[in-house]
Amino acid sequence: MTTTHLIEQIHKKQSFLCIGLDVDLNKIPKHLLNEEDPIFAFNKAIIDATHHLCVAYKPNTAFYEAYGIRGWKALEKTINYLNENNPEIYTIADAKRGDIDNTSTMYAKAFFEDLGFDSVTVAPYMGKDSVEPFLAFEDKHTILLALTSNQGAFDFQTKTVNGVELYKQVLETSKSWRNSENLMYVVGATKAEYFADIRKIIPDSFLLVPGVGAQGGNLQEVCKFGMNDSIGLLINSSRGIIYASQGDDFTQAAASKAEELQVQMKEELQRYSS
Ligand SMILES: O=C(O)c1cc(=O)[nH]c(=O)n1[C@@H]1O[C@H](COP(=O)(O)O)[C@@H](O)[C@H]1O
Repeated sequence: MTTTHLIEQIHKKQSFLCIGLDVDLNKIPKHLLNEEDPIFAFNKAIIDATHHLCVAYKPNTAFYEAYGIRGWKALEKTINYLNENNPEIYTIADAKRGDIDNTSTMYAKAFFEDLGFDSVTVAPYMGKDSVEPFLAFEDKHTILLALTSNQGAFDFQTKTVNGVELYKQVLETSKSWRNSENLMYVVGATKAEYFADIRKIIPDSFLLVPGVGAQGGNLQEVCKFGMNDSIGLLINSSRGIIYASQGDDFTQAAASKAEELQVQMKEELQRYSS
């Protein structure tokens, strides 16, 4: 999906919500465990109940890999279900990959060609030749980790090298990579005070912003400093939506949590368009 199409969907749905499909069999309603494929059954129910409120879904591959072959099959069924039934939805494989070039190419093929995701998250630590193989897929987006939501972000990302913070060097340097117009960046919602500086370096790029909900990030603060003329934000919540209830009402509870965020997003869109 192109960025133009994504922006159209944001305006149409008055939402820049991304729902994280981080499925943990210990947290889903017990009755689903009797299904042939409980992970897919859960995802299908969540997608059917929430797709009108969000523009993107982000399965984190860890939650599928943890269940071996049946997890990977459930991931494949989930992306196929989305692509067939909700082609207007933007899809993110949250896999945080990146390796030497020929290996990165195989990772890119796995998520873009075999599974058919619109984008994949990639770690920048191995540099240009580890990221460009993802960018070689010109009709896809590569979402580079810039400033992550966790405490460990301060271990390396905010450290200065030659007087400039490492995450700023990632942003600046990546702009010179081949097909860099297809880059998006991960910036944690818990780091709202950094968004103004980040926007000085990458004013136009889309940011994937996890960390509202369970991690305590603030949506309004992120919008204040992170929104640009094309909105430029995809704000993710996983646990806060999909585990809103573990009872029979789990789909209604998830939809109601998603709607709470969508209503706040609509207010922000109106505020910044006026
Ligand atoms: O790349 C990510 O999506 C990501 C980056 C980051 O800095 N922090 C972060 O929480 N994430 C992911 O975003 C999701 C957040 O989930 P919740 O905290 O449950 O909303 C998880 O899948 C994380 O792996």
